[in-house]
Amino acid sequence: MIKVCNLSKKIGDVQALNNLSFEANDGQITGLLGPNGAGKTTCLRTVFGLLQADEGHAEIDGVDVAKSPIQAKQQLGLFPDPFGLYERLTPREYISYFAELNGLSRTQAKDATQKVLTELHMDDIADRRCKGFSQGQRMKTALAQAIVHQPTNIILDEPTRGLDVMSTRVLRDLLKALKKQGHCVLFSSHVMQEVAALCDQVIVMAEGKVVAVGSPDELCQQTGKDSLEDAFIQLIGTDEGIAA
Ligand SMILES: Nc1ncnc2c1ncn2[C@@H]1O[C@H](COP(=O)(O)OP(=O)(O)OP(=O)(O)O)[C@@H](O)[C@H]1O
Repeated sequence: MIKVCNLSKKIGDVQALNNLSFEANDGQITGLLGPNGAGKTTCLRTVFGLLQADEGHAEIDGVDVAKSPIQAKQQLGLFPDPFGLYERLTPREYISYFAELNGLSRTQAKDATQKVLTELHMDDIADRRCKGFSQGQRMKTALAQAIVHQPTNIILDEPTRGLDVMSTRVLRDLLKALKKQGHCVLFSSHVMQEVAALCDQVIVMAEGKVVAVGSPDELCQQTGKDSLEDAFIQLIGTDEGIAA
């Protein structure tokens, strides 16, 4: 479970987060939906401990990220930018390297890597260097790295950005599988279709604040609109920075 409590963060002159609070539960996919500049990336970076909040705090399974970062991050996987893989490594090498960084012994890392390679149907590419990989192959490698140590919680910042339709579908299926296994999945997006298709709970953000919370259907009901896109525009008051 990921809990964000009254987070505020000023970057330069911009109030990127403004008293932001929400919870993302286990066994659910939670979407952070907001226009460009709403504060989604700043929020996720703060939850991961890469940025320090001015006020408020974030908890992973009840552990304060700022106070006990190592303990908190043991139960957290971060889906990195799939375009920044170490190209000289094979997926097997890359994934087991991160497994060891996350505290697994060499033998545990080797076994955990084989397990995740099988789960994500990557055995055919497991021992090829990442250089030259397709977007989908990169994305699977990046996701495998994020989940190899079996964290309860997984954070993804705009995971489908730059992916083609097939890779997007693969990623969606993977996220649904993680949810089914009881993981807490939190991702940011400004792609309406993706959020409507995947999320149990949507946190609508604008200007660093929560504007509304609910399932896609509940947000439609709250606003009296037929589609999430119309509901969102009503809540935000503009359609700037939103992708259908
Ligand atoms: N390093 C930085 N320097 C200056 N301003 C920043 C920096 N990082 C974030 N900001 C500002 O903080 C606000 C929130 O940015 P953030 O990247 O969190 O938004 P976002 O919701 O992820 O946007 P997008 O959908 O465009 O990626 C924006 O106004 C942004 O310009």
